[in-house]
Amino acid sequence: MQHALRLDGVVKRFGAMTAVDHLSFAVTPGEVFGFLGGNGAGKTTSLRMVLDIIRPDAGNIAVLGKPPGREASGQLGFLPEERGLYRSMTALETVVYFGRLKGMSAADARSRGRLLLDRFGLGASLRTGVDKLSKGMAQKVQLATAVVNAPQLLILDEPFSGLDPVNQGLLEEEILNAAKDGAAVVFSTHVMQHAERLCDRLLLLARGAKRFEGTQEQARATLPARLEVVARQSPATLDGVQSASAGADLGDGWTAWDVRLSPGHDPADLLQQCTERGVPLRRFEQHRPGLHDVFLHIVGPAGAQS
Ligand SMILES: Nc1ncnc2c1ncn2[C@@H]1O[C@H](COP(=O)(O)OP(=O)(O)OP(=O)(O)O)[C@@H](O)[C@H]1O
Repeated sequence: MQHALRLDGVVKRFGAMTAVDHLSFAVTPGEVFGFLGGNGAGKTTSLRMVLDIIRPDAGNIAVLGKPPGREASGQLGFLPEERGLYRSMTALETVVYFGRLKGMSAADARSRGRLLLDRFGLGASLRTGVDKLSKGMAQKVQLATAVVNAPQLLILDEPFSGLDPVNQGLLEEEILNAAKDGAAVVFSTHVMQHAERLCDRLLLLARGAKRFEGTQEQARATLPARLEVVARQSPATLDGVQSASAGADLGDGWTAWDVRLSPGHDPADLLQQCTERGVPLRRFEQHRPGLHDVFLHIVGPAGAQS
């Protein structure tokens, strides 16, 4: 399958600073791809190269099989990190204007614009000047401009910032709808909960370099497993246990243990050992790490800050 977006060994330097460091990844149609990293990790710089706003110093970028630039722009949708609209236009005029830029007919852009603004709860504000809209409303107009052409590749830079929870939910729905319709969606964020709910695959960037790429399950598997075990004896001597620290004394000889397995060891093997050795258990519960834990494990607090 042809990739909707492909970067190969992309480098971008600003003076002595390498903002993007030999970055390679590919996104397929229908996929929601999380582009994650802390402040200053290089997310915006990477996306700007994809959009041909700036040029890489080395490496290659293919956008819908073409070099970044005008050729692919009709099938591309983009929500930039810095929001900004022409303040003298109305909400609908704005969306129509962007649709026309993408090569749509005025009639198509208008009907699609109405539909989108209606869906975003702005049906009553079609003719309101953008300068009279609240920040969040203006942001939804901008989202409509990004998807007006039903793009095959939708790129959203920090799309959730500035939106209230209801509108964050609306945006999540829009992202999933676009992917269901076959678009590849790439969104950058440093908020892991959004990534957790949306991403088929994700990439973790730190100081311009890729630190991880894969599914959420693969990301979680980079962390050693952690379990809560209620037993009468310490699980520390079982194979694969890296540490077992005693928690609450639950009476009658039972103790809650916080158990960490050595990397690569599976909780199922530990459970089997307990059964084979006749170790009585009252609870055996795996702690499912969040992407936030994964992020800190792979990137570290220092990397997150850059
Ligand atoms: N035009 C520029 N000139 C010089 N340095 C730049 C320029 N643009 C970005 N940088 C630097 O490149 C690095 C990466 O910045 P970038 O904006 O890509 O990060 P980011 O991951 O999008 O961060 P954030 O989440 O804070 O927006 C930063 O150290 C930034 O200061």
